[in-house]
Amino acid sequence: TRSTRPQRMLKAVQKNAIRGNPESVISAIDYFCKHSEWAMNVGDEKGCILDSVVTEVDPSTVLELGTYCGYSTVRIARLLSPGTKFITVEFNPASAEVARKIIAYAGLQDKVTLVEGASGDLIPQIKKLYGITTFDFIFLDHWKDRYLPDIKLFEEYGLLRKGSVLLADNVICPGTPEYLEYVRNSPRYESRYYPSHLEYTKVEDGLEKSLFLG
Ligand SMILES: Cc1ncnc2c1ncn2[C@@H]1O[C@H](/C=C/CNC(=O)c2cc(-c3ccc(F)cc3)cc(O)c2O)C[C@H]1O
Ligand SMILES: [Mg+2]
Repeated sequence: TRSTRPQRMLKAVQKNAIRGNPESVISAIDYFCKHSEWAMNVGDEKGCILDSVVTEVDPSTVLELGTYCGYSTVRIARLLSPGTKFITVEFNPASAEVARKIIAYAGLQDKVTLVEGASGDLIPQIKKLYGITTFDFIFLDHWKDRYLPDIKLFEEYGLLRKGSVLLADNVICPGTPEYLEYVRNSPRYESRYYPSHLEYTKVEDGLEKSLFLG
């Protein structure tokens, strides 16, 4: 049967990247998406903003929602200090399988715990399952209508602390209007928009960074 786009992306990584070299894995995926097939990775332009926020926060605990093929997982994991706890959540088994291989190809498998499942099921169990009390940094890049319910779960289960940083992809395209309205109007967050473009295109998009105030 025909391969899937994630499988073709993995092949491109295995063909064009250097094993154990995260930068080459990132470049190979960006090249594939620019010259072969568009895919919904955060991409190089928004990826640089992601890099700068991760570097600024220098988190000890990280959560990513929506692993997909592991592109942003590799971008984040390559910047983390040793001993950082990094959990990424993906509910599509085929995507998770490709992501595991791409993360391993980059040599970052020991820095990442990839959990297969739906974020709404996992978030209430994170403390019990992974011994994490709060997250310093959260990257939201899963179904756009899940951003708001999941941030409310973070609050309900006490997974945020004063200073926790949430970074949300696609707040313009495809758009996450309810989430934006919430973080921009809630007195518990200080939000800032980072203008950019939809990955590999000239279409407007951007990232919203929200600081939890406690
Ligand atoms: C609730 C939940 N739990 C765990 N994993 C979840 C989940 N919801 C999605 N996921 C997983 O994340 C991935 C999905 C992410 C959703 N991202 C998107 O739908 C998405 C879509 C576009 C886009 C923009 C313009 C266009 F014309 C077309 C597409 C761009 C992006 O950067 C995106 O992240 C894969 C999925 O299995
Ligand atoms: Mg995205």
